[in-house]
Amino acid sequence: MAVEHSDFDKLNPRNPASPVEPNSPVEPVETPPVIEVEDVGIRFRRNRRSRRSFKDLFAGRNRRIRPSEFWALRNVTFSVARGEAIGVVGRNGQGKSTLLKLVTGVLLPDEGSVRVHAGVAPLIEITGGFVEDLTVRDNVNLMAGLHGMKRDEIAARFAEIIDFAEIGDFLDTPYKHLSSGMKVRLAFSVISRLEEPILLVDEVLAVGDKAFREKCYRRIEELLAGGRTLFFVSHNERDLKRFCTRGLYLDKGCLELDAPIAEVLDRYNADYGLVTQ
Ligand SMILES: Nc1ncnc2c1ncn2[C@@H]1O[C@H](COP(=O)(O)OP(=O)(O)OP(=O)(O)O)[C@@H](O)[C@H]1O
Repeated sequence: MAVEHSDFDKLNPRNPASPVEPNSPVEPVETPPVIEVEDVGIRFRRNRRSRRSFKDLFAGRNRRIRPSEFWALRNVTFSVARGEAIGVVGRNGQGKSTLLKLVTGVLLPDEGSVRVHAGVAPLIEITGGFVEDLTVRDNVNLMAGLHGMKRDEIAARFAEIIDFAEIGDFLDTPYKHLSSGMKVRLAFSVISRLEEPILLVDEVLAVGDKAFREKCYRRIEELLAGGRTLFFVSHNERDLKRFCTRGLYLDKGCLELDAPIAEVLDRYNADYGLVTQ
């Protein structure tokens, strides 16, 4: 069957409805990466009182590390395609949260580069981005506005955000007076309503109660079905397997393994046996 050239542009070789012969070889579709992390390194000071000098700032990658500093991540390279769901695993203090903060742009690497080609909705710290003295109402408006939602869009979604968080009685309460579980409800509710294509979820959901956590997880599944890209940090094997297809295993600041999630969990279990069932 002859196909007009213009029609070829619309054909998706993965779509069974496309007029491709059943046994014809199908070229895999290469989608451009949405996140590119290249040879990234970031170092921190163990002792906050030791100061960084101007010389340190401009010394670049050949500078020797000071005795008070350590590499929280080093030589980390990977890229992520749109729509991938990635679980980040590793023991405490191995650089998982730091990696998420690099992707959000909250932290900048000392070496290498992090390129993110789409907006990020981060759920990485309970209080991240919320202002302690502002009310729940004002915080919702502020957070949604900061992520580019227009005033009428916020107004249209406001009730939905508050209903999901189940904190309708606390609209005029200062954020600092919410319980930690309520803060997580509010944060997840706002962040998961943003249109940003990349969603980052650190372990904060563990603070919520079981019923709310399940509600959040169903929402994450909806977002994944809609094509969002997910980074999910967890110590829970069942949750990692539920959402993620690919895993990144961080150990001692290095990317030890980048593989399908089942393989990553097997390796982590074999090394430490610490992931909960
Ligand atoms: N701003 C900072 N200043 C100094 N050290 C830091 C800073 N942020 C993180 N670190 C250190 O970097 C290392 C990695 O921390 P990170 O929070 O990324 O670990 P993690 O793998 O997320 O751990 P956990 O599972 O406990 O949440 C730790 O040793 C931590 O103390």
